Amino acid sequence: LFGSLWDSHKSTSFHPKYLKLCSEDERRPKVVYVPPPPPEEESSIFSHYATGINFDKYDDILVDVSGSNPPKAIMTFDEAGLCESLRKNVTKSGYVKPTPVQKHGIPIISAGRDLMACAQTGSGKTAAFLLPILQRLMVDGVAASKFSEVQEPEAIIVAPTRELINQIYLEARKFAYGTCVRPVVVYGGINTGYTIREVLKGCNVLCGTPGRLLDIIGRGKVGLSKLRYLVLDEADRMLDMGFEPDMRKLVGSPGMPSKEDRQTLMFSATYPEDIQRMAADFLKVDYIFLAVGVVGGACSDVEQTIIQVDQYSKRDQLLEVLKSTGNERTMVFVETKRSADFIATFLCQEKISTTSIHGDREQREREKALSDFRLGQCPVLVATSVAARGLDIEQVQHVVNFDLPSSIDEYVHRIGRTGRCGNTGRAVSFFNPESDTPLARSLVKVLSGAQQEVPKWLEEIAFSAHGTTGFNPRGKVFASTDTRKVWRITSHRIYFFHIRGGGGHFFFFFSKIYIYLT
Ligand SMILES: Nc1ncnc2c1ncn2[C@@H]1O[C@H](COP(=O)(O)OP(=O)(O)OP(=O)(O)O)[C@@H](O)[C@H]1O
Repeated sequence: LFGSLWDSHKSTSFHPKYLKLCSEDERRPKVVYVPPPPPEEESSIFSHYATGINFDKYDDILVDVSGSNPPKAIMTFDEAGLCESLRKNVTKSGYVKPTPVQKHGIPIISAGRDLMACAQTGSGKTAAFLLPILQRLMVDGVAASKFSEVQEPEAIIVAPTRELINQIYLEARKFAYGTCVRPVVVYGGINTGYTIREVLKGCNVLCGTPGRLLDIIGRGKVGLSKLRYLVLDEADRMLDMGFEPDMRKLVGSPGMPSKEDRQTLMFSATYPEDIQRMAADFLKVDYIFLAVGVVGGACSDVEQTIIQVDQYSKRDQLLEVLKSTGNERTMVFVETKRSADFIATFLCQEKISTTSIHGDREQREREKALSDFRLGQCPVLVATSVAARGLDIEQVQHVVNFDLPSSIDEYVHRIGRTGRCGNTGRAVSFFNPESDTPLARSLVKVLSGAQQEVPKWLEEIAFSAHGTTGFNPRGKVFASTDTRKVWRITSHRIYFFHIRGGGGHFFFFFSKIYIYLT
């Protein structure tokens, strides 16, 4: 590990002298990495983990569907009217009954409506958009044109990280197995020529990270005239400051159907209100907002513990935690790439089999790290936020926030790497009052929202004058509902009373106001 980390630091692309002399394109060394082909055996394609003891509890979660004339939810996959091959693939994937986001999301998408959907981490959002899209493409009998120099996909799916988009692609490939629909994935860090060759083999569902997607479209290898579906997974991240310009470029690309002429679908576990409002620019006016549980709430299957620490005791605390987790798979989140290397090296020195993933590692190293972790060869993965969202890895029993993130949404996504699909998990977070006080209030809210014990000391920090002034700079913690909803005064009554007595007249009045969220 140390060797490869050192190699990546020596890379000339980061040498200041080199940076000065070269233009933007020349500066980037040519990427030659070609990922190994995904497994072809049916048993690997359909391998899955079991749903957990709390899977049936999903049915008790409150669901809020808003927007005009929402289609009725389905209760079973049979009601989804999936064609035979897709239904077979759903069964082979181990899916017996749909989760709430699937029960509501599938009919909404099948009815052709735009959708902004919010549901807790690990609750099956991926299949909620993939199944209805694949169903429509299968019914229409699309076939990718192998020999065309420009591919015209019917669906584009975007996600913020390479590993996540690859995972979504593998899910699409699994559900489309044995059918005429061909999904393809494009992402940064792999050889562009290879990517283009894969696309030109035929492409109906194009999964990509924004940069590589725009690159392939810009090179004229992908046309958009047949596009029917645009999906933004981790939509709040795709529309925040980092990716918003790319998303606007994507929807403004030549040939991109207008929002009236395509179906746009957004999925996430978190939706800050400002992002929700901006997301409406990409959606038809009558889009449906689907909220399963509290928007931005943490998964209640994750037992959350917050430990108060100071910066210098964190490493000892981490060793303590890892002693108790033994060989169980644990993700340790840190704030910077440097500390990811540092902590991973420290744990290796302590004889704990550890690997790491972050944005400065080469793609080959990132994929190897994830694979070693998935296979249990390295039961500890030290990661930056690059691994916070969407990754679905079997048997991750623990998440440790060695450094807490600055945003509560990021916290919710990180701890959601465990406790997935009805399984239980544990998350331990090191809270350093010197740096983490601004997060205290929203942390208290997330803990109580997920029925977790809130430490007294955290409550005190959260509600002390200092804690209040340093409150999450984003302002709002939860968008509890669809931002289109407004409080309306629907009726207003005033009652007058007149009492005579005590040698005088007394007049009283009180008013009754009815306020509804509509
Ligand atoms: N109906 C179902 N029955 C059984 N397993 C399911 C079902 N739906 C999804 N799963 C499985 O649950 C796991 C989590 O699903 P998925 O990754 O889609 O969650 P998510 O809601 O997108 O999570 P995140 O917010 O972290 O991205 C996956 O392994 C998936 O195959």
